Amino acid sequence: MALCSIFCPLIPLRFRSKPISPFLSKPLFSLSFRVYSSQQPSPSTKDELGTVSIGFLGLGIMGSPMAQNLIKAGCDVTVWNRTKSKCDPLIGLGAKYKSSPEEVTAACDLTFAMLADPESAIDVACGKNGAVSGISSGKGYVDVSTVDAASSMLISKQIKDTGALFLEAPVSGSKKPAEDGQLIFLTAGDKLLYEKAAPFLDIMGKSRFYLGEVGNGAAMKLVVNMIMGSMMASFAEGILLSEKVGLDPNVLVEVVSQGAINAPMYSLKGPSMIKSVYPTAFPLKHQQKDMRLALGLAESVSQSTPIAAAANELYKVAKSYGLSDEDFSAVIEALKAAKSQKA
Ligand SMILES: NC(=O)C1=CN([C@@H]2O[C@H](COP(=O)(O)OP(=O)(O)OC[C@H]3O[C@@H](n4cnc5c(N)ncnc54)[C@H](OP(=O)(O)O)[C@@H]3O)[C@@H](O)[C@H]2O)C=CC1
Ligand SMILES: O=CCCC(=O)O
Repeated sequence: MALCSIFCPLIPLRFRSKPISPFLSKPLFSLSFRVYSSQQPSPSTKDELGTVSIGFLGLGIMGSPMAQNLIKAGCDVTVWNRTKSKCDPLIGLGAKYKSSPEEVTAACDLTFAMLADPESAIDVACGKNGAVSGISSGKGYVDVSTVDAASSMLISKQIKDTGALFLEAPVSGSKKPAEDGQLIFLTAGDKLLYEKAAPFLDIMGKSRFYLGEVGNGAAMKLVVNMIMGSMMASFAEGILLSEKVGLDPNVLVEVVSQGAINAPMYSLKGPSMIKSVYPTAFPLKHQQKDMRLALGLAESVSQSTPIAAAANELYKVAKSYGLSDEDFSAVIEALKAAKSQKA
């Protein structure tokens, strides 16, 4: 089935409003050159969506709800995950299963990949029985993992050498936005694939940006997460300092929520951080990976990033305390440990 029968018309240089009908949506304001953004929903009917076969590789915290939303929207979804048991709930919802990335891309028109890090994204795409082995001209590969630009370019080259199209599309937004179909896609690569994938991105997300050449989406994602990681480390310091000087940290969270530095992250994570519980939405190991990759990006252009470098050290300490799989807000434990060591 040709994908082009279902893609939505995109309006260059515009931010489209949340539409009643996507074909009728009005441009709100211009964004900078080469940047596109739109909001859902897609123009396609459930029947049209089901005519494109979709592959999904990687069913972790993010991949599972993303694939689930595609299935619930009526898409024909085939899944694969290294640990097969994570496929079972999706198979229960109607997904098909293949036993390797190669088989998925061979069977599907369009394949999404949501892997942990550069190593796994490269291995699943380019390794033995990887996606590259099964993909071919007329198909598309959309990597939504958070990786560095060089890894994304490597995957892109191997995919495109087969004649298939490639799009990088890392996401902003965590577990809950993934469940709610409210992710923000930061895409770059083949514009035609961006257009073809748009109806599916719009099922999983609330907005999408097209940023041009492969590497730009990865870079944007790393800059965003570098800021987020530094914000969280600073917030952790503030919570502990407020406690140490005899303030109620819950009041601090409330004060912050009413002022100019308000961020949903603080209100969401603050109360549990004060209780020293860290239910995992974004694993700390992935936040440290993103700090590391962002610092590499900064170094590649000789940009000074001392705040991020200091925050990265805290995430490394937290990892060394066995907190890799806790939520990244557990970085506060690294500061507590430092405090108790000195005491
Ligand atoms: N959680 C979040 O809030 C967000 C995460 N991200 C990014 O999305 C990506 C996925 O994150 P998330 O879902 O949280 O991570 P998880 O750790 O929950 O899932 C990672 C996925 O990668 C797979 N994987 C890991 N290593 C390998 C390997 N060597 N070969 C094959 N598959 C492998 C895992 O398979 P298995 O099940 O077998 O372990 C799993 O499917 C990361 O790049 C992360 O930085 C982006 C936005 C938000
Ligand atoms: O990469 C993870 C991002 C988490 C978020 O945007 O809330």
